[in-house]
Amino acid sequence: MYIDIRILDTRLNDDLPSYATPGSAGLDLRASLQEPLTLAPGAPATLVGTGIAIYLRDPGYAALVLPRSGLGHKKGLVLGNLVGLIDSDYQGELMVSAWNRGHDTIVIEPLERIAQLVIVPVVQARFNIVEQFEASARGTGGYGSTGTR
Ligand SMILES: O=c1ccn([C@H]2C[C@H](O)[C@@H](COP(=O)(O)OP(=O)(O)OP(=O)(O)O)O2)c(=O)[nH]1
Ligand SMILES: [Mg+2]
Repeated sequence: MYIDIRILDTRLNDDLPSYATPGSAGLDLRASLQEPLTLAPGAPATLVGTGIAIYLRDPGYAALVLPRSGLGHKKGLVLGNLVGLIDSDYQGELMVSAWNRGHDTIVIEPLERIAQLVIVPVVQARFNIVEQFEASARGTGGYGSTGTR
């Protein structure tokens, strides 16, 4: 599929988000910074621009901003909102809430790939109000009701 994109940071003209391998699900997002950004451990998250804006247009799609597993697992660079949800009608700059959940200072360099964007299909539901649900195998069981083995 094709998505409209605006390049807000001209340094990204030849460096648009791309799939690293044919099977990649995520498009890496770069930090549109003018200078390195230092994130102290446990400090409140900092909003970092990505230098691009996308317009999905079709309400049957959304995009998710997710941590990169290497940075998240090894350095503790994750997202202040845990997961970012990009609505199909959002036209502003894609932002990354950068949060250092680790114990060491993290320095994000300009144009470093800090997070990834995954385009996903979405179903917009409507509600059908009922008094009782038709019985299901699970019923109201949850929170470990099926055991662990
Ligand atoms: O990590 C993120 C999360 C959100 N957004 C943008 C796109 C999204 O469509 C918009 C609104 O996000 P969301 O609906 O999650 O936030 P909200 O707090 O509900 O704001 P709003 O009232 O604007 O919907 O902010 C980002 O750029 N990055
Ligand atoms: Mg919202």
